[in-house]
Amino acid sequence: MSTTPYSAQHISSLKADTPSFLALQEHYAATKNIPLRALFDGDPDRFASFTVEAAGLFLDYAKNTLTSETMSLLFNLARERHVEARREAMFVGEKINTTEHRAVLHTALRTPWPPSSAAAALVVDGQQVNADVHAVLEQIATFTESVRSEKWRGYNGKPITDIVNIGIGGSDLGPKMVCQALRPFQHARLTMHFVSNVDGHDIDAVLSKIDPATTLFVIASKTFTTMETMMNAHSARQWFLTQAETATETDLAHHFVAVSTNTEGVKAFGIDPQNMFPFWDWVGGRYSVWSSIGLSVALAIGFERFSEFLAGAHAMDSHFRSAPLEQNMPAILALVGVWQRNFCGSASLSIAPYHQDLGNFPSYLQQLEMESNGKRTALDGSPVEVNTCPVIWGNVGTNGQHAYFQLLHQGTDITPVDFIAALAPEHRLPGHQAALLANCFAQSEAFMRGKSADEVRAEMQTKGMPEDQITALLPHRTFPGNRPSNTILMQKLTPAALGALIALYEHKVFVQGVIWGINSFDQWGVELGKVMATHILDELNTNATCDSSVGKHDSSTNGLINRARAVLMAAKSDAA
Ligand SMILES: O=P(O)(O)OC[C@H]1O[C@H](O)[C@H](O)[C@@H](O)[C@@H]1O
Repeated sequence: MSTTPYSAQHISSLKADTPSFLALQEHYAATKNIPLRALFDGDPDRFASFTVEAAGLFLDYAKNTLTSETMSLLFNLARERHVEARREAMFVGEKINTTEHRAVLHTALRTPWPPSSAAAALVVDGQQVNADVHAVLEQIATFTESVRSEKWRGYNGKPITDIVNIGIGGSDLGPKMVCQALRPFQHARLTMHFVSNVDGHDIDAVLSKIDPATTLFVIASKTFTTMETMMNAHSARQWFLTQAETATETDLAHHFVAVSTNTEGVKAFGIDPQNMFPFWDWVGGRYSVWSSIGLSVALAIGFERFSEFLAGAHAMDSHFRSAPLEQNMPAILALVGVWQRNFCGSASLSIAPYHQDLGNFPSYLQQLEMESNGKRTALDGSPVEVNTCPVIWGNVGTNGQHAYFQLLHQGTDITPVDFIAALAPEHRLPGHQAALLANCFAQSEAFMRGKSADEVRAEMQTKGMPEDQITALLPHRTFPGNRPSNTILMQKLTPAALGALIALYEHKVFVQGVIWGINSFDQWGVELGKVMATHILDELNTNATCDSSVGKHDSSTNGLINRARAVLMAAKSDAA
């Protein structure tokens, strides 16, 4: 086992008394009153100094309250936390996910085949990683091509028209977000549906609009044990057998395929392993859209486009792995985030894609960032001593402007924003794109500049407003400004650009996890509620009298269970 300073067992939390942290704190205290406007006024080259380009993406981080000294102190911090060594440890397949004893190799899912040299080929625990990845990609290519070309047909000979991806968490958010984002590239005959929630209303809404004879269900679950997915998959199976005229159990093979690491589970469900697309335990759920979990994406956009998506991510991987920190886009995005979170005190980060097709990107990032870095224990088991992941939230622009941007402009918290936009649209409607981009750029400028009391007063005076009204309205119409943002631009939202964008955030999350000293690749925090739900489910389903069967909870949980059980039991006896 490695005993280098970056081996996980020796990694404690980032501490507030380390020299680089103290230097940044002092720097913050000395510079916090310098307005962003002044930083721009004092440096005509600010845009050139605080922008970086990589893998077809352009990042402008000039509208953050930072200077080149801030960045240099942040790079010191990154080096003190061994970001470069840890980065290499991830790429070469060291078991950096120490609590689950696993390597973290989503980057291998997008490595071009064949590897550039024998030395570049990855072997982990005896597994030829690149060769296995390639074999599954071939399987995906063959299958998706046969569905798209109508070779693969339903049990009574009709071509597939609807794909229903049943999965949750990483087995849903990735494929759903990517299919929506790449909507213009989608096969005209295929309609994509996503079912995730254990709430029956979710699957009910989808089943009510599809024909079993022309539907393909993709059951996507890394573990093939997740309660929501298993329940939805069984309901879909039952629905198929009752709704598809003349269909028998053997016909299920035309309509159900599985994506999983659990062959036994897939077999037990009744899916032939021939119709299973495997992946491996070194792919984390929230990093899995590049694996066979992306099957729905490949069905929608075709294997060639799916390969472009992988290639875009690989371009970002190559940049991240080799560029010095000072020119490294994911490292910079991460460090700006650390500055906002740990020094400027921001508790949340708002994601504002100015692209309708990126509507699911904020929810995708919620899992990627918050499930990865929402942790309070360092790799060595000690408590984390600084704040970790901020709350991630957001919605598409311009819609957000007419809802919560009020708070972003004038609320009591300062919330940084990541603006994301494509310069050229896929549509040909005149006027819309310029209007969209104008709003995007105006918002970041408004956050940065604000509007001073003097400017507001002068404007109202020009309009001839009486002095007493001006005095009354002045504080309400003043904008403090000094509100930070990043802007990420791409030429067009192509498969490659989207691949690079997702990989950018994956590596940002990685760098932040390394700096904070946490394991970004486990998720123990989701276990407790899951286990408790299985106990309560048993209690809701029993006939025993309320008080005796559900007496082990607090009075609130007990009361809620009793109220629900009365309704569930009544519904059961009505149905009997
Ligand atoms: O793919 P599955 O095994 O069904 O897991 C689905 C999801 O459920 C879990 O609760 C994890 O928190 C997620 O990281 C995972 O993506």
